[in-house]
Amino acid sequence: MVRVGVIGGTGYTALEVMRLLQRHPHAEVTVVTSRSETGPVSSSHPSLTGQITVNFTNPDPDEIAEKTDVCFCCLPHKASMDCIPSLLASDVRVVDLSADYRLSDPSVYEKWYGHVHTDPTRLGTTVYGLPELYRDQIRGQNLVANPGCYTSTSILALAPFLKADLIDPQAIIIDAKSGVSGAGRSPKVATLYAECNESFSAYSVGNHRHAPEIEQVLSNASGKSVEVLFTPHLVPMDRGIFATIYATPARDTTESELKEALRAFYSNEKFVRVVDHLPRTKDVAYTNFCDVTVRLVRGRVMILAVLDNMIKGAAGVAVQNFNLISDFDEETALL
Ligand SMILES: NC(=O)C1=CN([C@@H]2O[C@H](COP(=O)(O)OP(=O)(O)OC[C@H]3O[C@@H](n4cnc5c(N)ncnc54)[C@H](OP(=O)(O)O)[C@@H]3O)[C@@H](O)[C@H]2O)C=CC1
Ligand SMILES: CC(=O)N[C@@H](CCC(=O)OP(=O)(O)O)C(=O)O
Repeated sequence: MVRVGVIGGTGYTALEVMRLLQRHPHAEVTVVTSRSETGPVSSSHPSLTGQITVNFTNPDPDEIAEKTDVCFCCLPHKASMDCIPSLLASDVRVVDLSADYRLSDPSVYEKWYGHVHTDPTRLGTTVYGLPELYRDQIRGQNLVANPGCYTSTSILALAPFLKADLIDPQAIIIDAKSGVSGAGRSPKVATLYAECNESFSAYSVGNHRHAPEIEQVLSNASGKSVEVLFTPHLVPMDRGIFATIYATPARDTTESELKEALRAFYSNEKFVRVVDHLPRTKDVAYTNFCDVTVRLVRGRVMILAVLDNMIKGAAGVAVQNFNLISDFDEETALL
C-alpha cells in the first residue's frame, strides 16, 4: 500500500481526491491536514463517513513525511510552495493541485500571482501534469504540477488542431464557463448564494492567470507561439467547465478533416471522449472524462469541450498522475 497524505483536507478538491482514493486498491489515506479542524474527516465531509476514518491533524512537513509516501497538495497557491520543498527533501512525492509549479518562468509567476516564487529553481523543470500530452515525462517524477481546470479544458480542446497545423495559433478566443465549486470552498463574497444564484457573470476579463498557463503549455506542445483571448464566466451551478472556443483555420479545411484530426489525436486516450453531439457538463459530472467536439461554422473552427472542474479538472487528473508516478495502471480508481 502507498501511504497517502492529503494536505488542505477540508477543501473541495481534497474531498474529491479522498472520494476517489477510497476505492483505490493500492492507496491508503494516512494523513489529512487542516489548520482549522481536528475531528474526524467526516465532520467536514459527511459524504466520507465510514470511508476515510482518520482525523484531521495539523502536522509539520517532517511529521507528514514520517507517515506518507505521496502527498496530494490541495492548498491555495503560495501556501503550496511553502510546504512542498520540505516534503520533497524528505523523499515524499507530491502531486500539487495548486498553480505554484505550473509556469516555467519565475518572473511570469510573479507578474500573474503577485508575489515572488520562493522555490524558483523547480520552475521550468517540474512536469506539467496533463497525461494526454506529457504521460512519458510524468512517469517516475517526484513532483507533478497538476493543471488548472479551465486550462485542462482549453488545452485538451486546442492541442490536436495546433499540432496538426489546422488553426492559426494567434487568433484563438476561449469563452469559458465554470460552476461555482471552481472557486473553492473558502468563503468569498462572489460565491455567496445571493450573489451568484440566478446570475451569470464574466470576471477577470483580459487578465485571468490561466491565459499565460494555456499559452505556455500550448506553445511548448505545438512548437508555435500561441496567443489566446481567454474569458472566464461564473455559472450558477455546482460543478463543470464548458469551453466554447473560436479559431481561424490555418488553411482550407473541412469539418470532417477537423473531426478526423480530433479523433486521431485521442484514439488511444481513455479519458478524452471525442463526440459528435454537442457535449453538456451533465454528461461528465463526477467523472474523469473530458468530452470534446468540433464544428466548422461560417469559415471558423468552433471547438466545444466540457469536464468536471473538480475531477478531470483537479482531483481525477491528480489521481491519474499519482498512478503514473506510482507505476499503477493509469485508470485505477477512475472508471
Ligand atoms: N476547485 C477547483 O475546481 C479547482 C481547484 N484547483 C486548485 O486546487 C487547490 C485547492 O483548491 P480547492 O480545494 O478548491 O480549495 P478550497 O478553498 O476548497 O480548500 C483549500 C484548503 O486549504 C486550506 N488552506 C487555505 N489557505 C491555507 C493556507 N494559507 N495555508 C494552509 N492551508 C490553507 C484550507 O483548509 P483549512 O482552513 O482547514 O486549513 C482549505 O480548506 C487550489 O490551489 C486551487 O487553485 C485546481 C483546479 C480546480
Ligand atoms: C470559478 C473560479 O473562481 N475558478 C477559479 C479557477 C480554479 C482553478 O483551476 O484554479 P487554479 O489555477 O488556481 O488552480 C478562478 O477563476 O480563479
